[in-house]
Amino acid sequence: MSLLVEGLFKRFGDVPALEGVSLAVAQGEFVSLLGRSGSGKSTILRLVAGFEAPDAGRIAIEGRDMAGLPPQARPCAMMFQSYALFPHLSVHENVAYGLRRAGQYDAGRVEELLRLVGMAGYGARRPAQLSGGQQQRVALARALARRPPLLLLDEPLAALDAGLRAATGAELRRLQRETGTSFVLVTHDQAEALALSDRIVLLEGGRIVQQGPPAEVYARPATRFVAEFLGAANILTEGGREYALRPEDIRLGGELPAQVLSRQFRGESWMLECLTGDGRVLRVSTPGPAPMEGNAVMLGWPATALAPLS
Ligand SMILES: Nc1ncnc2c1ncn2[C@@H]1O[C@H](COP(=O)(O)OP(=O)(O)OP(=O)(O)O)[C@@H](O)[C@H]1O
Repeated sequence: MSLLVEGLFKRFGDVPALEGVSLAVAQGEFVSLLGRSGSGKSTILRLVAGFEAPDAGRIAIEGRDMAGLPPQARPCAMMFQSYALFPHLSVHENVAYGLRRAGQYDAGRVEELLRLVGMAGYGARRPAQLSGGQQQRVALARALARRPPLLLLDEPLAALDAGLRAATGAELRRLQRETGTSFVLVTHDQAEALALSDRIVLLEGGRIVQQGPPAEVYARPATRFVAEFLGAANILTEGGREYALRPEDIRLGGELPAQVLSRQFRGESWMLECLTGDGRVLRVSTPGPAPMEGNAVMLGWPATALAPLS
């Protein structure tokens, strides 16, 4: 096991940031911590990295208890949202920094890392001469330099625009596979977490509300919070129970009459808001052609599309 976290509690003054978080990350696994702002994601990373001490609980990396160990003594690296490259050092020297400090400098290793992140040939540049995405990749090379078995990434893609985010995300995933490093990535972007991770961990108010492989959690959200957070789920109440129903699981051409209230073009699909005959508003995703606002439609869904919520 690369990382084992048990019963982690942390307060900041009156604010409970973590209220009993337990989590395991296998070797070579890519896990995303997902949740709203303030749910405790970054606090978990900071405790694992050793920048703060937990009030209670245990953290072990590769089977070793981390209690009392300073950040530099822990077998993990952390990559922050602001990639914080040294502005006065070249790209090569930025990547070499940790290796030099550890007395492990090797120019060939630095060049290999720059190749790995697609930055071969940029070694002599200063950070200011790079785009945001390129700086990001240099920061990643720097974090991987000492071959940490565990890499902690706090919103590493947040500063990038949509196109670059997707491309860099795919690169992260490739790098993670190639190096066999365990990744724990913090994000509040559900699409990113679903696309990149082996497993997602959903946090709400300092507690884990659900975890599992992305497709499983998406298809079977345990709570209303998870259903709404992972996509624009409809919540239906039938026979006193609540169910989540994904917009893409509703088809046009069923038995329930409805009227289109609004439609939005999403590129690969349309999102409709429909008012049903029994007074519910349902979100419906359709590849198109989409009916016009005001049109009458018939809606339907298979019974298996209803995911019961607890
Ligand atoms: N150093 C601190 N001092 C006081 N309160 C803090 C401190 N760090 C975090 N908190 C509080 O602890 C809670 C969890 O914060 P945390 O940064 O872990 O959330 P997060 O899920 O990472 O949010 P974000 O997505 O905004 O980074 C929040 O209520 C936050 O205000």
